[in-house]
Amino acid sequence: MNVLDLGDIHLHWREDGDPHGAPVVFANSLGTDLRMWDRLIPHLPRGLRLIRYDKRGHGLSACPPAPYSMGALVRDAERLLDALEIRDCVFVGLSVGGLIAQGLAVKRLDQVRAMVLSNTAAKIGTAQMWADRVAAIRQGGLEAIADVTMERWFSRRFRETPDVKLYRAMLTRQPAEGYCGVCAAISGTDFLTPTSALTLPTLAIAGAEDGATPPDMVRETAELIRGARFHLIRGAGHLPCVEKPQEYAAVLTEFLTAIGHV
Ligand SMILES: O=C(O)CC1=CCC(=O)O1
Repeated sequence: MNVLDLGDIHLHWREDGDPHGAPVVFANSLGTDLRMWDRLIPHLPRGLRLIRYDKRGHGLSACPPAPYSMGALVRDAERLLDALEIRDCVFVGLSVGGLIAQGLAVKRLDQVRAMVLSNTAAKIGTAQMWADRVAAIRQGGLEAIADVTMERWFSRRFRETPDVKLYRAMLTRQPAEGYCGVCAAISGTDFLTPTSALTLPTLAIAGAEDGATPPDMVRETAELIRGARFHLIRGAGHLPCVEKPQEYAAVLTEFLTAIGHV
C-alpha cells in the first residue's frame, strides 16, 4: 500500500510489474476502487510498470467534502504522475477515469503519450440525471442505488454469478460523500471541444451490454480523435476489465504493441 501525501489531500496508489518498465496508469470508475483492475493485471505482459490509484472520495484516498470539480480530479492524477516521475505513460481511464484521461491529455501531453478511453465519453449523462442520483444517495445512501447500478455495470450473465456481490459491496462501501463529489465533477464536464483537438494514439473500448456508456456513445467519442481505434467487447457491461479480463488484456496489449510501448 502506498500513500502520496499532497498536503491538502492524500492519494492511495499501487504499483505492479517492473518499476523500470514503460508506464501504464489506470484510473477507475465512479463507485469503484483500484481493485477494479485486479482481474486484468495478471493477463498483461511482464515488463510494464503498472500504476493504479484511488481517486479522491474513493477507496483509501482522502475524502474531502463534495462537490468536486473535474479540474481537481485531473490535477490529482497530474500530481501523482509528477510525484512518481512518470512521463510518456499510456493512460487507461474507465468511465470517469476516461474523462480524467481526456483532461490530462489536453493539459499534460508530456505525461501522456497515448490513452485508452474505456466505457467513457466526452460527456457522460445530463445535469438532471446526476442531480437525481445525488438526491437519491443523500436520502438513502449508496444502498439506494446499488441494484440499479449493478444492471448498468454488468451483463445479465455476470449478475447471475456470486461474484456480483463483491462489486456491489465495493460500491456500497465507498463514502457517499466521495461518490456525490465525483458525480458533481462528471455533471459539470463536457470535453467535446478539447477532445476533438487531441491527436495522440487512442484506443476506445466499449462493452456491448454497457448500461451507462453504451457502445454508440463510446464510438462517437472515438470518432472525435483522428486515427482512434475502437473495440467492442461482447458479453460485458460497463466494467469489461472485470467480466472479460483476458479479452481486455489482449486488446490493450495489441494497442501497446502497435504504438511500441512493449
Ligand atoms: O452510472 C454508473 O454507475 C457508471 C458510471 C458513470 C460514470 C462512471 O464513472 O461510472
